Parts: sequence; structure tokens; C-alpha cells
Amino acid sequence: MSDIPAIEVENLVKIYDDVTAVDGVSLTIPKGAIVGLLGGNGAGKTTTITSIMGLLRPTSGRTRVLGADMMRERHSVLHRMNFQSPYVDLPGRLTVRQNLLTFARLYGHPNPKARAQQLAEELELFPFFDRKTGQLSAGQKTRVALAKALVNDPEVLLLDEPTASLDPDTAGWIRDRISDHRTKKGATILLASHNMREVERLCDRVVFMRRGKIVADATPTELLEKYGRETMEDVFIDVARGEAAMAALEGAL
Ligand SMILES: Nc1ncnc2c1ncn2[C@@H]1O[C@H](COP(=O)(O)OP(=O)(O)OP(=O)(O)O)[C@@H](O)[C@H]1O
Repeated sequence: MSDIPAIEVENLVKIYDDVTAVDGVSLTIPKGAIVGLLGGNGAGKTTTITSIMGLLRPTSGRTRVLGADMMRERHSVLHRMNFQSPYVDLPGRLTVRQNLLTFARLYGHPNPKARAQQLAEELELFPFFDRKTGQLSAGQKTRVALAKALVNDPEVLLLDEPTASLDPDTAGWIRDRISDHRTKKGATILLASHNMREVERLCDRVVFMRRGKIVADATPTELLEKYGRETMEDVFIDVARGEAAMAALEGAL
């Protein structure tokens, strides 16, 4: 059973009215990998991640997590996975403590109170533990969202821009927590990011999306070599320029 991939995406297509957000994406992520999903605005990253979570019905294709089809059998694996997304707010009227207790109970933790305390300690949430989550700053909310994502010690963790709105020091510290989670748990992590340093630092593999398709899938070192660049930031710009060139070409046809 151990050779079942953590995440499988098979020919995923998602069409919204006149927008093809994801256009035939296939991806296999083995257990224990940290993979970065990159791409410019509107490339299809969030749609891909939301489909992997089973929260969005694809137009065609399928997604599997730990072998379970996320449209038909997601309930069999939800307790083994978790996610964080800036698009999904935690209940704002609950305090941080109440939110973590609620999610620990929802995930069936044997001792929700102890788990909430432990997460507050690990993610340094005590300065705002008894404040209403809706009243926190964007950066504080991001930390709470990550704590919620770790509440069930997930084997598969999906992160959509995990360090958005964090100051550089806190962002670095959060990256260490993500990396620790992989080391301790052997967890598989897929993260969408615009932060190239984050990707270089954390990811074993980088998947670039452009206009709903995967245009590159390699290790950071391989990508730097392929594009003849010294930083992932430059590689990203090369890929983005490819998009601009393609749009110009289509406009001219
Ligand atoms: N609910 C929706 N209805 C209609 N179009 C949508 C919807 N959600 C996303 N789209 C469109 O699908 C495309 C892909 O969006 P998506 O959010 O997946 O991109 P992204 O790569 O995550 O972008 P960003 O980096 O800006 O967050 C975009 O053109 C977007 O406008």
C-alpha cells in the first residue's frame, strides 16, 4: 500500500462559463514530497488545489488523495489531510482558542484542549489566543489558519499561499514549521506560492502552471539550469514572459 501516491491528478479540466481555469492537468506526487505550485495570477493554482481537496467538482478528470477519489470517497481520507487557504475564513466570532478546540473536536482528537494548547505553543499564538479570530491582523490570521491546518497532524497538507501577508521574519519562521511537519510526520505538502524564496527553500519539486496547463515540472536546480538563471525569481519571469508572448501571438492571429 505504501506505493500509493499521496496526490494524483488525472487530466483535470475545470471550465467556468467562458473561462478554462484548468486545462488538462495531470500530476502525481509521491508520499513525503514538498511540491510548489507556481504560476502568474489566474494560472489555475487555486482551482487545482481546491479540486484536489474535493471542494470543487471538475468539469472532467479526477483527483485522488491517498488513493481515494475526491469526488466519490473524500470522507474516507478527510481525517488524514488538511488545508489552509486565504479564501476560507475561520469563524470570526470565535476566539482563536475556541476555533482550535472546535476543529480538534471535529477531527476527533482524543484531547482537544491539550491539542489546542500544543498548537498555540508551537505556532506562538498565546499573545492572541483569547481574541476573536475576526479581529486579528492578516498575518495573525495566517498563523491561526496554519494551526488549524495542522490540528489533525495531517499526512497530506495543501497550502494556498501559506505566507501571504506575513512579514519576512514571520514568513521564514512559518516555513520552518512547514518543513518540521514534513520531517516529523513524513507528510506530503503541496503549496501554491508567489514567493520564489519560499519555493527554493522548501520544495523538492516545482510545478509551473500557465493558462491552466503545466508548463514545467522539475526540481528547482533543474529549472535554474534549464532556463540558465541564477534565481527562481528569474525563472518565474521567463515563464510569465512566455505567457505574454503567447497572448500577443494569439492576438495577432
Ligand atoms: N468561481 C469562479 N468563477 C469564474 N471564474 C473563476 C472562478 N474561480 C476562478 N476563476 C477563473 O479561473 C482562472 C484561474 O483562477 P485561479 O484562482 O485558479 O488562479 P490562480 O493561479 O490561483 O491565481 P492567483 O495567483 O491570482 O491566485 C482565472 O481566470 C479566474 O478568473
